[in-house]
Amino acid sequence: MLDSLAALTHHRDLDALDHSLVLTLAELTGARRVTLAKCFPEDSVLESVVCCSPDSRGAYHVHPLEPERLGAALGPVHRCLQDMQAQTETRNGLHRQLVPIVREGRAIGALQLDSALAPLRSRSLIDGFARIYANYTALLHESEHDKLTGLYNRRSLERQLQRMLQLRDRPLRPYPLAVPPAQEQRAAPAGEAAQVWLAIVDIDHFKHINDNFGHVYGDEVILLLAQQMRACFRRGDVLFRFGGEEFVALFSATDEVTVHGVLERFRAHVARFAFPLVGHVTVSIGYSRIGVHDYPAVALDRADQALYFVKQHGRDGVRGYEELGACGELGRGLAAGSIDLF
Ligand SMILES: Nc1nc2c(ncn2[C@@H]2O[C@H](COP(=O)(O)OP(=O)(O)OP(=O)(O)O)[C@@H](O)[C@H]2O)c(=O)[nH]1
Repeated sequence: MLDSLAALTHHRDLDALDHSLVLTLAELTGARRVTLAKCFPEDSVLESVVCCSPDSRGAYHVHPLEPERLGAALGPVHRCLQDMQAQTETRNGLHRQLVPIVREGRAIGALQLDSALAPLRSRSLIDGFARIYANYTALLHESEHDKLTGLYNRRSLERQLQRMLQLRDRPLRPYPLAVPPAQEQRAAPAGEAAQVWLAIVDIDHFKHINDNFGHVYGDEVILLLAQQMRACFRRGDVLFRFGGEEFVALFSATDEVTVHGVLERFRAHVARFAFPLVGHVTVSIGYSRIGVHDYPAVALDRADQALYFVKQHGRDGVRGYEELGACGELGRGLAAGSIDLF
């Protein structure tokens, strides 16, 4: 058991941790199936499901599943998340136990164990593992997120980028929940490959905001901007505060017109937004496509060149590295960009 715990908490990568959790529990209990369902804490919508079950020779295998495709099969998980209560039921000789995973008073997921054995010993195991998982992921979460905004910090960029590039070849599907109409346009027809894009968002003349209103209001602008980013980007897009008044978004889209539209909509939204006391604030945005072999620093540098172009041409705008290159605008009087790459 101690070996299992040591192996589990060795992981620094959440996906590997999730796999290890269901596999460990399945092996310790001899279950027919162990499932970990994770949700977005703000609204309990399922984010990912991973399941471990034995093959015909009894060897356990872990499979990620897509929550959207599971439909009614996830009914008990949703009830467990909603009630934040453990549940047990027995049907056709199969015992099912469901335990919520609770962090800071919110359900972040649920562990489900289906077993032919009565849930006497396994109950305390599943409870204990759910608590250890909640505590350990809280530590991982803290090390990967910016304290002020709750967005990812720059240390997480490489890992999040790898994750997105791995998902890149999967066709985009609409989210299971209603999303604002302008966001739906990024759902591509089945089979159309998505590309990953990186955008740097930089608040314009932020120094004036600090100088005129003080750092507390400066921080408030950063916090509100992060909230507006969350509201304008899709759930699966990955948002970072890169430090200071600089933010990064990683997202998938099939073509540059869509990317420009998404970023332009965000820019316009910020320009309309009334920040308390400070009033209106604008942002400049530079973006670039990320190839599967590109290092994060290369993608950042390209987006930063586009951002620099916007800063040099009036701010409050959106430009892409590729389109600037295509119209021969890049390199014309461009100095190195502002972002620290390392
Ligand atoms: N309130 C607050 N200010 C910060 C934070 N981090 C950096 N800053 C300030 O952000 C300001 C950034 O200034 P500049 O890099 O000159 O950029 P700018 O004034 O936005 O000008 P442009 O980007 O050219 O439009 C500096 O005054 C920093 O001190 C933070 O966490 N909170």
